[in-house]
Amino acid sequence: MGKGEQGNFPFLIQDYLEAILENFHDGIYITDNEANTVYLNHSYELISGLLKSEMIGRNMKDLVARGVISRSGTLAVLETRDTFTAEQSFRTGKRAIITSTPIFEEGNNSENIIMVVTIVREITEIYSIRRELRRKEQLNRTYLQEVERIQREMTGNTEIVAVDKKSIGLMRVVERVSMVDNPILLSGDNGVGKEKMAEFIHKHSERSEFSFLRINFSVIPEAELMGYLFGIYDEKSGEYRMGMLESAERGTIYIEELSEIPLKLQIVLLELIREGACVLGDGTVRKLNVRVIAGSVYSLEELKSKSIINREILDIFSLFPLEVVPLRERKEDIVPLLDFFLNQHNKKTGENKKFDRDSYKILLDYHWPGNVLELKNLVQRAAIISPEDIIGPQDLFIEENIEFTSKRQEELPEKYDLKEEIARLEASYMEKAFKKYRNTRLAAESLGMDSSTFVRKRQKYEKAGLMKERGKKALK
Ligand SMILES: Nc1ncnc2c1ncn2[C@@H]1O[C@H](COP(=O)(O)OP(=O)(O)OP(=O)(O)O)[C@@H](O)[C@H]1O
Repeated sequence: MGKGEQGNFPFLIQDYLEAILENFHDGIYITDNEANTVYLNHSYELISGLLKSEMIGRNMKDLVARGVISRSGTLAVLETRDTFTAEQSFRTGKRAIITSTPIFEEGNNSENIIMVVTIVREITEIYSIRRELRRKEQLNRTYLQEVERIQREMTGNTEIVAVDKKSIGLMRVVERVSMVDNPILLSGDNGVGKEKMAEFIHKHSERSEFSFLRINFSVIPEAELMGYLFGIYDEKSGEYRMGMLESAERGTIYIEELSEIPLKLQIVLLELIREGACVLGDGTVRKLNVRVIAGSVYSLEELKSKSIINREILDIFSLFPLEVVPLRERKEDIVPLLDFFLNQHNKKTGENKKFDRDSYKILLDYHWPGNVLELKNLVQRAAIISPEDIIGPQDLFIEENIEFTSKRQEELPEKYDLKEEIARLEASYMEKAFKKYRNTRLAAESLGMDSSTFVRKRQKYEKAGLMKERGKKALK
């Protein structure tokens, strides 16, 4: 619109052009045909963090060389003489789509560029929406997996066996603490059932519809810890990997061993439990609604005396410290647990295996250093190995265990070759497995070994006199 076409307006638009540009929501950046900055508006200042006063007159080549601007649309236009569009990020952390356009000298078919105008449209918000969308998609996937897990569990038996007086007493307390939302410490030896209790508490709490997730700090490398817990955004792939704590939102996290929480995370955990929020390294605050249950092989008193865990954390856990006692101290659980795991096996395989009287007796007398976990493994192994429906002492492989573990408990002799004892035990398991299956692959499989390891070890044990020589034929 030329000056003459102004119509009835009482002013000339051209006189107010700068005010109009200043009020544009998009950033505007104009250079002359040699890339010297001649104008930038207020929006550009806000998006880029660069001030008009320091930019006017400065040359784009110089700005790029000094790293003030990462990528110049202006220079691209001056080189190609064509419009240029690209995504750009600024030191303010904002992102934008920039479109640089050459303006040619007035007059027919002029090829002289007189200026380059760059329009900067901020997309930080779109970017964060895109990020949020990815996060939500990931969350959905996690929920789906959790639903599948629950469905899987519902088809198997996930209940807890508690027949001994000590177990019943513990279960009474556990049922009550399920209803409150406090942090809980479960102490007890390896394999006693701490995690099982934690899961029970979760399933019987108001959080049961959400996830129950376990964290084992000893297996997460320190450098990956924050990303693992709070999520990580991979700039390169544009993928967002959700943090474990986000995945447990509204659910429960179970810390497998409280004494293994790295020092630098203890304050974060404290904030999480106390405030339901954590301040991350970059200053951002994450609100998180999770219940924390922790397991430990140490009692609360032992943890306190060790001084490796922040005292305030221990004070919080000291409201509900629960002890899961070793299996040998709740003998009346042993037979029900044996039956429970054997039933699970029978349901799965359609078999009808049963322990005979002698087996029950041996297993009742055994002192179960590996607790319920050891019992569960033993049942599974015996059920697979026994050729008949009745499982007898010969299928238990426990004499060696008793011999081995009772030796362990005695005063150690001056010279005690632990390696040899372990080799002897392994050789005897392998021998029995082979006797049953008469097939290296099946025997190896039943012991959780691969065939080549089985063969290699058998040759070694035969040489060492720990296994009977079978000759080459049998080794096939
Ligand atoms: N009372 C129980 N009834 C049924 N199954 C149980 C019971 N206690 C433990 N189990 C089962 O025994 C196995 C070991 O239990 P769990 O993993 O809970 O022990 P843990 O004390 O957490 O062990 P760790 O300290 O080694 O992590 C699991 O498969 C669990 O499901």
